[in-house]
Amino acid sequence: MLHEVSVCKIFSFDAAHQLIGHKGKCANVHGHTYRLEVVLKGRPVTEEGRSDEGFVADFGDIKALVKARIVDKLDHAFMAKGDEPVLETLEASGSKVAVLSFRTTAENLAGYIAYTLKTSGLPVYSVKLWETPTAWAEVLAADIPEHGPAYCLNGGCDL
Ligand SMILES: Nc1nc2c(c(=O)[nH]1)N=C([C@H](O)[C@H](O)COP(=O)(O)OP(=O)(O)OP(=O)(O)O)CN2
Ligand SMILES: [Zn+2]
Repeated sequence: MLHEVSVCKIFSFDAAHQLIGHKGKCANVHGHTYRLEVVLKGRPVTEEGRSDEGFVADFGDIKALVKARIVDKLDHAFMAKGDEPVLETLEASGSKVAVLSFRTTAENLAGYIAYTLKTSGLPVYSVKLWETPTAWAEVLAADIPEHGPAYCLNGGCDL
């Protein structure tokens, strides 16, 4: 069996953010229940008798890695670019924050997640991030520059 197969693992996390400068309601501090769809693509393992025989990647291993690298960091956090006035108060009060150094749009977050997972060794094909039940952004791993999204070059992304 030499053909490539796509597999997908779906996650959910709750997070708050604030789009400073947004013309509408997203300029306020607000939150979303994000739905994250991680798609991997590859050839299923062919060696007989292995635990992962027939798998592109074990769903359990995907879950553990995405949880450790993404979900545990962002779930119930305030996702900050770093220039939000509320950030200092949140940090001082011990509230969970994830300072990402980029504007926390669905587009940027999807790119950040795709690049983080790709550099963690997963054969990522795409990452789709639903910000609301009616709005998502998707990044194909093949479209990410070698050194990551532009905002990562400025020391952002804490990779
Ligand atoms: N291209 C983008 N546009 C917007 C983003 C984004 O990340 N990328 N983000 C926001 C806000 O953060 C927030 O998600 C509001 O989005 P919106 O779809 O307007 O939310 P609603 O609650 O109004 O959704 P409905 O399902 O239409 O009620 C804004 N834009
Ligand atoms: Zn929002």
